[in-house]
Amino acid sequence: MLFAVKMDVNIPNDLDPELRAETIATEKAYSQQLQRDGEWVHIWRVVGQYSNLSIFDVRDNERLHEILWNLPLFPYMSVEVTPLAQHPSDIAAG
Ligand SMILES: O=C(O)CC1=CCC(=O)O1
Repeated sequence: MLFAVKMDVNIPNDLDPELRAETIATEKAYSQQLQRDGEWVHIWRVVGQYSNLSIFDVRDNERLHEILWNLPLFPYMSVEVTPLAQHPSDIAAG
């Protein structure tokens, strides 16, 4: 199942700088492992925003929820999930 997910990050300015750096590094490792596993298919920076637009390919809604819930930055994010279906005009879909 394919989903587009927009993540808007809002880390409080008063968060301890070491915790901030550690959380961002853990987030990167977590994301890159899921990319290697094939579940996090794309991640794009949204120009001019501390946001990303990502594509996930996961077995079901519960798996996507688990992935998002466990994001190290989840407490500092707002997340918008859009389920995707094939478009009839997509030439790649045949
Ligand atoms: O910087 C972001 O957009 C938040 C984020 C998600 C995965 C990652 O590595 O950073």
